[in-house]
Amino acid sequence: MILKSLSLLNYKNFDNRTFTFDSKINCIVGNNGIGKTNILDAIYHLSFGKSYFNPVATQNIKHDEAFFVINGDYIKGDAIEKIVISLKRGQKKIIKRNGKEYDKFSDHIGFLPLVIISPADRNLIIEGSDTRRKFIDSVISQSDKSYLSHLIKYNKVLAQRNALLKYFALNHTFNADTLDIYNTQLSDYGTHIFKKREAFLETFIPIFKARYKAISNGNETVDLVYHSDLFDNDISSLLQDALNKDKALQYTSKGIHKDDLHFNIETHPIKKFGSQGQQKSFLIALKLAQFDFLKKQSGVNPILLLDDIFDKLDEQRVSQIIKLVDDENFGQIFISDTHAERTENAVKQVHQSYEIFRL
Ligand SMILES: Nc1ncnc2c1ncn2[C@@H]1O[C@H](COP(=O)(O)OP(=O)(O)OP(=O)(O)O)[C@@H](O)[C@H]1O
Repeated sequence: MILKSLSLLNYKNFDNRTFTFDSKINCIVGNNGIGKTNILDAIYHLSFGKSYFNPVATQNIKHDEAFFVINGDYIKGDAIEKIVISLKRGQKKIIKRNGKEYDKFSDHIGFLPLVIISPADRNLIIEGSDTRRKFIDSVISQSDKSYLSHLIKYNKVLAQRNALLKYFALNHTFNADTLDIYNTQLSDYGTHIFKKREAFLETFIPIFKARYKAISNGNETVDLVYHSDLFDNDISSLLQDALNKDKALQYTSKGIHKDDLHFNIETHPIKKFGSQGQQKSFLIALKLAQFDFLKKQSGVNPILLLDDIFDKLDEQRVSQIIKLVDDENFGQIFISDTHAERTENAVKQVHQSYEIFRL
């Protein structure tokens, strides 16, 4: 799958700009704040229908403008796919594929597989479990539609159950039958999600470890450990046992929305015991493993976005990463960097075609 060209209209700091890309490596270089990341974000937007960096949709419209349009022309297999995303202030976002509007955004997810590696990934290490769950969910969802639909349903029922618990507390009342309906639904959807997460991680963890080993030259041992209350008990019993607590808290304290993924280096949390370079290598390995997994599932080479990844890495690790991507296993790659020379030297080592865009 190749992104042939990208046109931006009023997207972040761009007013009207078109890029025609190389089918292998595209380097976007320029000073801080010039818009390198914004270009990668527009490409991300075309795959996921939203920005990777700014969740407030209207803030992606250029200041003082009324709308943005992102237009991407892809070659996928033998077909040409034209994806257009537009947003007008005060209206809902529209995604069109070859002129036809999607009814549901979720129908588009997974159609253009993509992996982004960016400094913002640090949130996966430093923030709470929610960020790591979203990571797992987004990887599985890109290749498994039923997972995404179960997740959407689970979250909807969870919100309803929480609202009901609040209602009980406010009105000093309780109705076990209504709560039971939600418990059954949470149990059905949640068990499905847990089993999918478990199976996914069983495949994913060895790929991740192999990727880390390659980047670090085998110098360190890392691990991902899946934590879920569902390993010890089924959701129905968990909900039953936590009933009094949930009534007091006025929200649901047990379930797959509490799962977490622990990131370890030499069996210790990488958040506390990993150097900056080790943390960065960890995140790159995680994302490259995501790439491998998606490729295996979809049979398509995902687009790889490398946003400012060379900072904080020693030369050996940079060259290991370049070697890794200099391989037929990878498809189209977009790299952003402030150092034009560093990028050019790195991509020169690669036996692939490349284009450098100087902003
Ligand atoms: N809605 C918007 N309207 C206008 N400009 C915007 C909008 N959102 C972001 N920007 C501008 O985009 C610029 C940041 O672009 P971007 O993050 O792509 O920079 P970069 O080239 O990747 O920089 P760095 O090298 O520092 O990472 C900033 O100048 C910011 O003000």
